[in-house]
Amino acid sequence: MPATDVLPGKRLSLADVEREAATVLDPVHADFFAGAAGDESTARANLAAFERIRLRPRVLRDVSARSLATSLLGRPNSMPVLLSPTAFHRLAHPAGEPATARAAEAAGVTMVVSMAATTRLEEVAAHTTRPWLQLYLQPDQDFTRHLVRRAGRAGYGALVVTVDSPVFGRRERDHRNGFHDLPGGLRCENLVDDAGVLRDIVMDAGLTWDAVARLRETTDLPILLKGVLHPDDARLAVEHGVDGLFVSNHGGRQLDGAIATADALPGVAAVVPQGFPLIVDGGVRRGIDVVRALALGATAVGIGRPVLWGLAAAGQDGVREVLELLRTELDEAMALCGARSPGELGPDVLAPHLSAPTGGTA
Ligand SMILES: Cc1cc2nc3c(=O)[nH]c(=O)nc-3n(C[C@H](O)[C@H](O)[C@H](O)COP(=O)(O)O)c2cc1C
Ligand SMILES: CCCCCCC(=O)C(=O)O
Repeated sequence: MPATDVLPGKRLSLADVEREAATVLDPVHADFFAGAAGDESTARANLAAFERIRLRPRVLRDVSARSLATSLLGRPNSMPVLLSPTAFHRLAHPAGEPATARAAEAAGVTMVVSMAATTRLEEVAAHTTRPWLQLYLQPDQDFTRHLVRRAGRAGYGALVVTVDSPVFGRRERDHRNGFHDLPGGLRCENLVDDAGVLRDIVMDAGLTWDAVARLRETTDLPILLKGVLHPDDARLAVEHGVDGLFVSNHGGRQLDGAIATADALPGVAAVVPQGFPLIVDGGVRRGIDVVRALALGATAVGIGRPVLWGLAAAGQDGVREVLELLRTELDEAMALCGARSPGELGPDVLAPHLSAPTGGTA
């Protein structure tokens, strides 16, 4: 057996970090992070769908020199993994979003900052060179425009518009726990308007593609839509000049019963142009999940809950640890599949019945 640096008690996987986080988090907050909508069947399906995909590795391909480096919207990233937006990082750790941003920066990956961050977006951007900002488009279009302007001024590289939330998912754990408000001192800092008034984030059930068209006219920043699962919506997004998509079901927190993201990905990949940025999130927990996602047509994956586990367990170092665990696993998995770079992973490494995109209703 090769020598390892594995020490007793050392965290070896994201599951270990999850267990560690559970020992330090307030159980109500742990439920908010872990929870999903309804019976939480989609959250489970995300994990199961990745696990179901069998790989068919290639051999004797000289994989002695490997690189995980990739590019997202023209910016180099050290690996095809990014931090999906998650709310309330100061609930996981007092150092909050700035700690997450520093870990993302040290790891060389993009952080998508949630509109519901507990730190002002300008302060988060001071800690990372690759921030993107997630937005829920607000019925008050002036306020959305105000946030977009702030993002541009603060150096954000893209806007990630979440479109899977015409209403807020019903998360029963939070209802049972009576978790409706942030504890003292914490608030959604980006929702404080110029007059110093704290607004609510409104889930706007009235949104249509017109809102995407309007946003497109408002800003030169790249726009990605987050929460697209249907190939027809992917086609519409491309027609509306969108620059990329997150194939996402919000970690199962919105529509319980929604298709698992690994199952939705091939259908979306089949209808977007070659090279169109396609990020998949939901249930990515292992380096082999990244391999599976890339082989199914993703450009990169996003991780949500694992970042919060890392943050809760050990602040900035914990987030870094999550990213480095994934990096190590991905590097090994790529080598074992016979690939030297993310670009070499294609349908070829999937077991035959999964290699052809199904195309959904396309
Ligand atoms: C606690 C929590 C908060 C989240 N907050 C946001 C958010 O503010 N905006 C958003 O678009 N998605 C949000 N998401 C969804 C994530 O961006 C992502 O889609 C999901 O977590 C991916 O699944 P995973 O947790 O299995 O990796 C949140 C998810 C969790 C678990
Ligand atoms: C009213 C606060 C909205 C926070 C949204 C966070 C989120 O998307 C989640 O899944 O939770």
